[in-house]
Amino acid sequence: ELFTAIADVEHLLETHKRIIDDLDFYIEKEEKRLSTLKRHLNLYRKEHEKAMEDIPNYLGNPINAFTLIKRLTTDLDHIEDSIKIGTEYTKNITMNHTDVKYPTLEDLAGAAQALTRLQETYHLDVKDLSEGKLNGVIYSTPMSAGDCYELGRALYNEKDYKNARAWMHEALRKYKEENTTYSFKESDILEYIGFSYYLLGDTRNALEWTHKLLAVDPAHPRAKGNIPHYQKSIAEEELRLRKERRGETGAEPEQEKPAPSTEYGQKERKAYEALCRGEVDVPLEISKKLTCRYLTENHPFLRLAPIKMEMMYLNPDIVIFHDVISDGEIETVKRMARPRFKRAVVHDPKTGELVPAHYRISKSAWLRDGEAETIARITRRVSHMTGLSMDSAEELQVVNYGIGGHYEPHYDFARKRENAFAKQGGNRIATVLFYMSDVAQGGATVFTELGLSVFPVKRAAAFWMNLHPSGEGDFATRHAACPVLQGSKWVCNKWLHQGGQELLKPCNLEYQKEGIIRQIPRPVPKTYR
Ligand SMILES: O=C(O)CCC(=O)C(=O)O
Ligand SMILES: [Fe+2]
Repeated sequence: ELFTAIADVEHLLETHKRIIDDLDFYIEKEEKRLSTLKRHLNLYRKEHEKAMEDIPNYLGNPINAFTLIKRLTTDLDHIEDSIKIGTEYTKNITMNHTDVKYPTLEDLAGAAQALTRLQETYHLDVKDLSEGKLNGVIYSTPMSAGDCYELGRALYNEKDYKNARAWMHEALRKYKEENTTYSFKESDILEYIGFSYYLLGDTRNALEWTHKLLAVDPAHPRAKGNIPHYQKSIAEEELRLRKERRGETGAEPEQEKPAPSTEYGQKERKAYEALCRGEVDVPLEISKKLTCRYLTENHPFLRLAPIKMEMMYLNPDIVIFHDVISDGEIETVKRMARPRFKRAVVHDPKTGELVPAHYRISKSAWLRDGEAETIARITRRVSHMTGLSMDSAEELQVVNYGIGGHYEPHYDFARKRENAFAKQGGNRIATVLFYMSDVAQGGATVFTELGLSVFPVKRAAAFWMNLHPSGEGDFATRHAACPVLQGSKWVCNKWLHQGGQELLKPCNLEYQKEGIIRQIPRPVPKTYR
């Protein structure tokens, strides 16, 4: 009955004003929401156009691959949330289509780890990378504060606090430069930085960054609680140091160091990375003896179609055969392998379950000779090239390396006697590795004991013997596949076993290997004709 007195109606103006304020507030929020959605839409559109211009080149770039996964995981969640709080009309729109594939948070973590692997192996600068530059050259779309933040978060969740911190610093720098609304705040970045310092054992910096966090968000609940804790542990540390200086304590340093990996392991890592960067030259006394020539001998067929052979190393001999797989064959092999691809897995010694192998990031499939004439033809060619029997050879293994894909140093032969002879045909006597793609940057096959990098050349194949004539494994053949920095790396390989080689390559008691192509004395100093 408000209308009965003007005085009461006056109260309605208050209500009226409230509605104006509410609506104004609501519209402002909606506009902000829509402008964020529009910004996402524009970015998705722009990146999609860029990708469609040259798909392999776009996806062959790990930063583009990472941000694509990010747009389809965490960004999409934010978009969906934003739509959910919209009107009834928009509520019916879903981003969850069942007929397309979505990456998972595991993919995001994998892409993040791949980026740091590349960063560490190739000595890439975080700031350069985030600016989309590689060695000073434009490489990809610059990363946004949100990209860097999500990358940092993914690394933090994987307990890689050092790299998480580096990317959060980048996120902070960009956050301050950009004028964008994100689902996270400056204080979130500061908290990640502070806590990463703490987890890395640098309490002083943890404290300093927590103070910065409090300056931005004085009511931050965790920051307030952490400060006295940090102060206490700094004071304790100081006391301990002072006592130590006065010689009062013979106590062990309290902080446990990470288990030191073996000296060999560290040295090998260094060699591996330098080789991946292409910084190591083969010693002059070997390189001066290396030749290129035509191989015509191993099989009568080669008289008609000689194979171009390039020696890469002597004793152990490592050779490259050029143009030994055609573009058509490559396409057939890829087409057959694709639907069967499986990720490389290992048995987790703790749980016994099959888990993805961290040392080998790739997908592979096996193709049998009987499946297609192309596969049988490739096997025959391997026999012509090597002069070896295919009787006990394994099926053709096809491998594709994904974002930052790699295979850490290993031997192709089995070291345990029971494993070497478990398989029919004995140990893996030789490896033939076909390169089915060029790789724009990275992705070399490197021999860590020899100091040799072989950069993939499409249609070529690398060949080496894994065993000494005595049948013992040759430890000099240790090798690895470097992370792919740009592009997609496709290889296929044939592993030849001892069985069937008895007359072609008789074993003897010698440890020293003879020339790889047994029938031919080497080296024949003849270059390409
Ligand atoms: O992909 C490469 O370059 C090497 C692969 C390799 O060593 C293997 O599959 O055993
Ligand atoms: Fe290998």
